[in-house]
Order: sequence, then C-alpha cells, then structure tokens
Amino acid sequence: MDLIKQQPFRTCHVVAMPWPGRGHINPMTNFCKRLLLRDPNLIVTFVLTEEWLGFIGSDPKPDRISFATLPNLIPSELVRANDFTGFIDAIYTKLEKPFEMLLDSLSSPPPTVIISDTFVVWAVRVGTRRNIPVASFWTESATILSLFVHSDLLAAHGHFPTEPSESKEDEVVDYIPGLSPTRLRDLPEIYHGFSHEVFNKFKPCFDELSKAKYLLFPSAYELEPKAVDFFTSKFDFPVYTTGPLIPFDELSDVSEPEYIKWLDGQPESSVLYISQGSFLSVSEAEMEEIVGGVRESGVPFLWVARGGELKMKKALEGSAGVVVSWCDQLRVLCHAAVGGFWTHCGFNSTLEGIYSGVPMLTFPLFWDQFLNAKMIVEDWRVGMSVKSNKKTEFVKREEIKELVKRFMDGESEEGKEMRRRVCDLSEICHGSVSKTGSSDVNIDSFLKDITKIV
Ligand SMILES: O=c1ccn([C@@H]2O[C@H](COP(=O)(O)OP(=O)(O)O[C@H]3O[C@H](CO)[C@@H](O)[C@H](O)[C@H]3O)[C@@H](O)[C@H]2O)c(=O)[nH]1
Repeated sequence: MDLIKQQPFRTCHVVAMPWPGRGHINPMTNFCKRLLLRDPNLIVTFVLTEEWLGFIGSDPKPDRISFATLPNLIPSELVRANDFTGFIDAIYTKLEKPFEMLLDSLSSPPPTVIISDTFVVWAVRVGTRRNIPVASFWTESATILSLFVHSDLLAAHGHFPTEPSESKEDEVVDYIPGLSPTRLRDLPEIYHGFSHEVFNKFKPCFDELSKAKYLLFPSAYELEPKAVDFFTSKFDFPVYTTGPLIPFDELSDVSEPEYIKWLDGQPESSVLYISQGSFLSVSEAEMEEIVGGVRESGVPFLWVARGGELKMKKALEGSAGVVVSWCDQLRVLCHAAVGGFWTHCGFNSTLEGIYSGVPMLTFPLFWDQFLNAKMIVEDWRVGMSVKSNKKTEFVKREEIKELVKRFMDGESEEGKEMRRRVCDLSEICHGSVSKTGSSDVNIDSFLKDITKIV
C-alpha cells in the first residue's frame, strides 16, 4: 500500500472526542480507522462515556485504537431525547474536567492532536490551553454549517429569529454561501421554537470554530463543492473533505443474518428499506398512517423499528415485509434486492443512500435533516419527499400508499431519471474513496499536517 512517508521516531497520538450519539460516533470511528490504515505509526485514544463503551466496546476494532472513558455524568442515551437541551448543557458543563484529567494521564506519547466533534464546545478551549492542535470534526453537511455560521445574514434579511407564518415560510433564502435557493420552510426551524432553543445552545460552537487548527468534513467534495469552497476561503487553516465516513470496508462480512437471507430471496430492486434513525421517533397517530400506507402499497419492505419492534411486527402481520430492531444498514442498502430507502435523512444515512446508489424517500424529523431532505429531492434530485407541505399536518395513509408505489416504480420516466442520478452520485462517492481518490489524498495531507514536527 502506498502509505505516507513518516518522519522517523514520531508516533502520532490522536485523541478522538466524538459527541455522544450514534450519528457522531460512527463517522469518528470510521475516520480513525482510515487514519490508522494510512499511517502505521499512528495510535488513537477514542474517548467515550462509560455508557457508550458498553454499547460499542465489544465491536471489533484495530489494535492501535484504545478506548478511554469519561464517567456517566450526562443523561443516558436511552432518555436523552426527552430533554435534549439538558443533555447539551450536561455535555458542556460536566465533561470538560474529566476530559482534561484524561489528557493528563496520556503521556506516552503525549497527544499530538485532538479530533473533536464541532459540537463539543470546550474542546478547542482545552486544546488551546494545552497547546494541542484541535481538528474540528463536523458530522453534518457543509451546507448546513454555512447556514449556522451565517445567522447574522438570516437576521439581516428578517429571517432570524422570527415567528412562523404561512407567508414567511415561502420566502426564499438565496444569500447564504454554498446554499442553493431554499424556501424558509425547508430549513431547520432555527428561527423559532425548539430548534431555535437548540441552535442558541450550539451557537458558541460555531463561534469557537475559527480557533480550531483544521476542519474536517466527512463527505465527498463533489457533493457540496460551493459550501466546502466557502469554508476553505473563510479560514486560514486547512479544510479537508475525507470522503464519506461510512463502513464500506466492512461490506465483505460473511455472516448471514436472517434479514440478509430474506433479502437474498427477493427480486432485484424490489424492497423498500425503512429506517427512522436512532434518536427521535414520530407520534403514534402518524406512525399508524405510515404503517397503513406502506402495508397497503403491497411493496416488500425491511423495516428497522427501534424500540417498538414487537408492536410493529403485530401491526404489519401478514404483510409483505420483515421488521428488525437493528441491522447492518450499509450492507442492507448495498444489497441488490433493495430499491428504495425511506429515511429520516440523518447525514450518515444520506451518505449511505448515495454511496449505495439507492434513491431516497425523505422523512426528516429534526435539525439538519430538513435541509438534507431538500438537498436529496431538489439539489441532487435522487429522491422524493413524504412530508406534507404544511409542517403541522402529517401525510395520510392513502397518499403514502400512492407515493410508495410511485417511488418504487423503476420503470417510469421519473423513476429511471432518479435512479440514473443516484448512480452518478454513487460513482462519485466510490471514486472519492477508491485507491486513487480524493479521500486518501486528503487524509494523507491531514496526516502530514499533524505529524510534522514544529
Ligand atoms: O438499523 C440501523 C439503523 C442505523 N444504523 C446506522 O446508524 C447511523 C445513523 O446515523 P444518521 O443517519 O446520521 O442518524 P442519527 O443517528 O439520527 O444522526 C444524528 O447525527 C447526524 C450526524 O451529525 C445528524 O445528521 C442527524 O440529524 C442526527 O440525528 C448510520 O450510520 C446507520 O447506518 C445502522 O447501522 N443500523
């Protein structure tokens, strides 16, 4: 393998500090694995709460990653959605000290760089105090980061903060660098309500960003070139796209869980894979409509029902599909039988859908997911939207039934066009992580940066 040339005697010690959440830990893990593959002298200390170590500690991992824990001083993952702003506060106020104590204990060799999730607000502060460079790791789209750092521009246009109103919702935001013209209704509601509260909590993280030494985007440059270019010109430090940080290296797994065996028996591109993410869920009434609509469409499905597997199995008894509580998502998406992905549009899922070349039915629930859905449907044109045009109403089963049938029809003109486009984007993503792709080139440049002796 063409590895980067290392300076002798210099072992690079990366301390990885993800935000405690599945959609953040997964790409950070995959990034560390990629770093280890490219640099035989690198070691990684991966920092998790004790609870998260319990969730993922038994997963196979390379030798040169060791886990270190922070005490369980924040609300459990199992209930964090109940009080999300309280969860953010706890991370902000309770984990900085234990993290510093942990850094004190890492002396052989001492940390070379901290790679920290951008939302871990104190990481840049800690790194600056200790003269350890911090690479800020942003797990959402570059486009939404541009929106977040431009709340002043939104305010200047009367779009932030503001109360919801029908007329405003149709106004078009066309002045944010890297963001294609977008109706206010398709942006996360950072301008009012709960998302506004969450945004205010996270705003200090965007202000800290300029004090980092590197910025890392877990995506392919070609998916959002304008937004990435904006950050490259904004900051006087390096900005890297790493290629999609999804577990494509693990696709050759030989195990055959029941749901893969079931997929093996289904016709090509016939199955709708449904996953609503690992964090929030929809109301019971809305779920009933979704279940009814999918069932009546007659389309075969593989459904990940987090937390409510038994109930869902009962509701879908006798219909054309399988319900599981968890699956190896990328492997499922890459299976020939899967022809569509009903997704909540978490950024990892979005990248996984694109990488697999599977068109998406978008059903965003919160935060960046609304803009991801808009990019899927309008910018990349690789999906259709399930959500009603009015955010207060949910879509009824009859509409869902018709939409699912239309979406899964690979023979219609729109179906063919959507599939052609997603295959093109899939090729771009595959290219970026291929042997000669931009991902390795960028990761090697990042490694050269962090291992150079100053
Ligand atoms: O049965 C399942 C379900 C999910 N996953 C994986 O879990 C991850 C989920 O990540 P993502 O799609 O990003 O969803 P969330 O966990 O909801 O992500 C949070 O973090 C993301 C990245 O910051 C944000 O974009 C989202 O809005 C936020 O909810 C993906 O890698 C999936 O492959 C599985 O492997 N099996």
